[in-house]
Amino acid sequence: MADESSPELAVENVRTAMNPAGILWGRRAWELLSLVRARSPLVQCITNFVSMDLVANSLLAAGASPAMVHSVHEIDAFTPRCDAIYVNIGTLSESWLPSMRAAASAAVAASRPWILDPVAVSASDFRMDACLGLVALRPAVIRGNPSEILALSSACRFSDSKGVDSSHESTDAVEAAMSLARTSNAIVAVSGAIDYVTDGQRVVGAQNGVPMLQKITATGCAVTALIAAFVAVDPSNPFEATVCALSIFGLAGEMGMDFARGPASLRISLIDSLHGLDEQNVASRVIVSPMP
Ligand SMILES: Nc1ncnc2c1ncn2[C@@H]1O[C@H](COP(=O)(O)OP(=O)(O)OP(=O)(O)O)[C@@H](O)[C@H]1O
Ligand SMILES: Cc1ncsc1CCO
Ligand SMILES: [Mg+2]
Repeated sequence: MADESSPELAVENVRTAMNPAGILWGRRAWELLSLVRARSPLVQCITNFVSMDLVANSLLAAGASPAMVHSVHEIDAFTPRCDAIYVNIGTLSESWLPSMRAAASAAVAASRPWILDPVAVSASDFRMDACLGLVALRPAVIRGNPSEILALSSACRFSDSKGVDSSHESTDAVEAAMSLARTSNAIVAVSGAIDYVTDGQRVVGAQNGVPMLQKITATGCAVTALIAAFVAVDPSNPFEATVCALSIFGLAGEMGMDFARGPASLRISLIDSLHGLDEQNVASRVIVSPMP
């Protein structure tokens, strides 16, 4: 969605991308992506079956090191060695929930950030209860689509979500995200045409992205994994890391779109673009706007 065709526009983008604290988001995003590439943070992923391939390949393309380690018997030995832990309840089952809880607890005990994706949280009481239990284990970041954040925020058991896809716009969920951030003490991100990120006080909107990302299953799961990689390299600034990861993923989507004929080819060119992002594109094309 960003236009970098003229130098004047690029300068304007940098200007609008500056938040009240004076952060140049394009520069910050490049800094964090460079850190991910240099340090290759190890990210344990307990994620759904649908998303495993895209999550692992997105992390690798960004420079991180994914590990799909699920067994409850491996948590004690493995989780404390990871730089961040990603928990996604997309294909939740009774046998996986103990692993998720154990990994979240082990992460907190080892002072490692863990990140939650509450996929289809309102689909059943089982999912909602599991998710509320996980939120109580203090994730650093929660990223969901608008329907998921609305449902989780109000802990409403009968939302009108259609399942794993959202039936709301991200703007509808900003208040709910702020409320969830305050009650959970997590950074909360709502994806959509604009990805909103809040710590309960501040809200910014990450504008990069293309609508066709919604037509590829598990792009939401993949961007949450990318958030985990970014928080891993800057754990004391999860708000900034979340904004930058969403921006980088959206920008990779925009650049991938130049080579895509539909969702299937975008899935490929998205990963290629994530791998090939350079400083010039990141610094000039990332657009983040503060919410008044
Ligand atoms: N209308 C849109 N325009 C541009 N980008 C969008 C739009 N809607 C979603 N996106 C982007 O698509 C990606 C996935 O977001 P989405 O809200 O579809 O997640 P999700 O529903 O959790 O996906 P999934 O469950 O399939 O993983 C994010 O990077 C988001 O920024
Ligand atoms: C389609 C689907 N069903 C459970 S998880 C998942 C991937 C997108 O969240
Ligand atoms: Mg999702």
